[in-house]
Parts: sequence; C-alpha cells; structure tokens
Amino acid sequence: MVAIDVGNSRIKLGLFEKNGRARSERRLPEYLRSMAVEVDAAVPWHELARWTKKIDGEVVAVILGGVNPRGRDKVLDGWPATGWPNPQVIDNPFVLPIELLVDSPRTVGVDRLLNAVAANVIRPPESPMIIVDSGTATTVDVISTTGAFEGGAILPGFQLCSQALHQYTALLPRISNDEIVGEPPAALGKNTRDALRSGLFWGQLGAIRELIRHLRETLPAEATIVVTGGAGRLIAPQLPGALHHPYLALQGLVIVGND
Ligand SMILES: Nc1ncnc2c1ncn2[C@@H]1O[C@H](COP(=O)(O)OP(=O)(O)O)[C@@H](O)[C@H]1O
Ligand SMILES: CC(C)(COP(=O)(O)O)[C@@H](O)C(=O)NCCC(=O)O
Ligand SMILES: [K+]
Repeated sequence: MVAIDVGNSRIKLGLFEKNGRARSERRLPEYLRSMAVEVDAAVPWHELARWTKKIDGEVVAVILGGVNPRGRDKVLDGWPATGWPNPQVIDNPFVLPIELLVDSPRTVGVDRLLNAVAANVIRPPESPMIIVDSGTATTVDVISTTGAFEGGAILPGFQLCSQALHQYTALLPRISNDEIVGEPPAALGKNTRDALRSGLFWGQLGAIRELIRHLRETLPAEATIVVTGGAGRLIAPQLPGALHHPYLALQGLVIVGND
C-alpha cells in the first residue's frame, strides 16, 4: 500500500505493507520506503514506479490525503504514470475513525486529523496526547483521554517565519532551512544571520512550549507529547519525553486504508 500526504511545502510518500500491523497491537504501521519532495518540484514518478519492483509485487491500494488541493491535483493529473490503482482520496473527516470535538470538522486540516488517528494507536490508555506538527504551519493539537480530536493551535512554521521576515523588511536576509539544522543556535546572536537563527529557533520552540504548557492545564491527566512534520527532528530533542514520528499523517492514512 502506498500513502501520499500533500502538504503546503512538500509531498510525503510512503510504501507500507498492506495490513502490516493490527491496530490493537498499539504499534504504528511501519514504512518500507518513504520520501518527501518539494510541492513545486516534479513528482518523482520513476522512483515511485521502482517501489513496485522493490516490493516484488503489486501495489494494492493508494490513499491520498492533504491540505493542499492544487498540489493534490498535480499528483492526480500525473497519476497514470504510476501504473497503480486509482487512489482513494481522503478528504471527508467523517470517514475517519476518530471522534471530532470541534466547531466545524470539515474545516479542520485533514493532516491534523490523520496525525490524531495515528497518535491514537500509540496513546497510552486513559492518557491524553498533544501532537506538535512542524510543517509550513506548526500545529499543536490535543487528543482527549477518550481519543477524541479536541482542536488546538496554528502558528507559522520555521520557513514561513523566515520568508516573512525577509519579504516584509528591507534589510533581513532569508535564512534557509539548512541554516537551522544541527546544534541549537546561541540565543545571543552577534550578527544579523545569527540573530535571525536564534529568533527563528528559540521563538518557534518557545511558542510550542508555551502552548503545551497552557494546553496541559486544560487536561485531566499527564499528556504524552508526539512530534511530527518536516522540522520535527529539530523540535523533538528539545521536548523531554516527546515521541518523534516524522511521517505520522502517512501512518494515519495507512490505518484508514487498512480499516
Ligand atoms: N532543516 C530545517 N530547518 C528548519 N525547518 C525545516 C527544516 N526542514 C524542514 N523544515 C520545515 O518543515 C517544513 C516542511 O515540512 P512538512 O511537514 O513537509 O510541511 P508541509 O506538510 O506543510 O508540506 C518547511 O516549511 C520548514 O518550515
Ligand atoms: C494548518 C495547516 C495549514 C497545516 O498544514 P501544513 O503545514 O501541514 O501544510 C492545515 O492543516 C490547514 O490548512 N488547516 C485548515 C484549517 C484548520 O485546520 O482548522
Ligand atoms: K503542519
């Protein structure tokens, strides 16, 4: 089974074993292959076609979700190039195996809901969860002690902040993603680039920590934190005890596809 999640920055693709893992085992589906490509780049149809050979068999189902309709249509338009069955598009929140305790379920990003579907599989019994998804936007969402999606917070992600600072000022350079990887930057920047690195990193992390603190106050029991998204590997080490699953929404898609 192939799962595809089309975000606002990147298309994430994963190859999974169909019915690889029962949900009752409290383990997430494991991917055999995964990749992420920029949403404006060409879809790597050739590499995808090679996946079929790698598993020495047939791709039986493809499920596609996402919060970027234009990006999704680009994938659907080129679809015949895969030779795979037509994808099942997940865009209706009411088909998802999760209770939605929000004002308007149809307007919630399906990526946030798919994250929650996957997180529920590993949620300790009676424990709430907080999901941090650091993508184009960063979302910090709550799953209740009964497994319901409760909503959360949305803020700009790293790249968006960096781009906005550059675009809406005369003098600030653009800091690329590659300049924020590695060791956390010193808080005290001695030049413009280092000051931006500091503000981007500690500002993003500080916002996330503050949201977690406030959200925890609303919860009846200690929450498990799970981190996902493109910048998850930068955030997760800074949140003690947090789990890190880079492709949670893909795993959510596979859980839905296996249902
Ligand atoms: N090395 C990095 N440093 C900082 N941010 C990064 C890095 N790599 C990726 N990102 C962030 O991850 C985002 C892409 O993550 P992704 O989860 O694929 O987003 P989306 O689902 O919105 O397409 C980028 O917009 C950027 O904010
Ligand atoms: C908040 C998001 C932009 C995050 O998308 P991403 O950063 O993963 O591309 C997306 O979930 C979205 O468009 N949501 C719609 C509004 C809502 O969730 O309430
Ligand atoms: K996100």
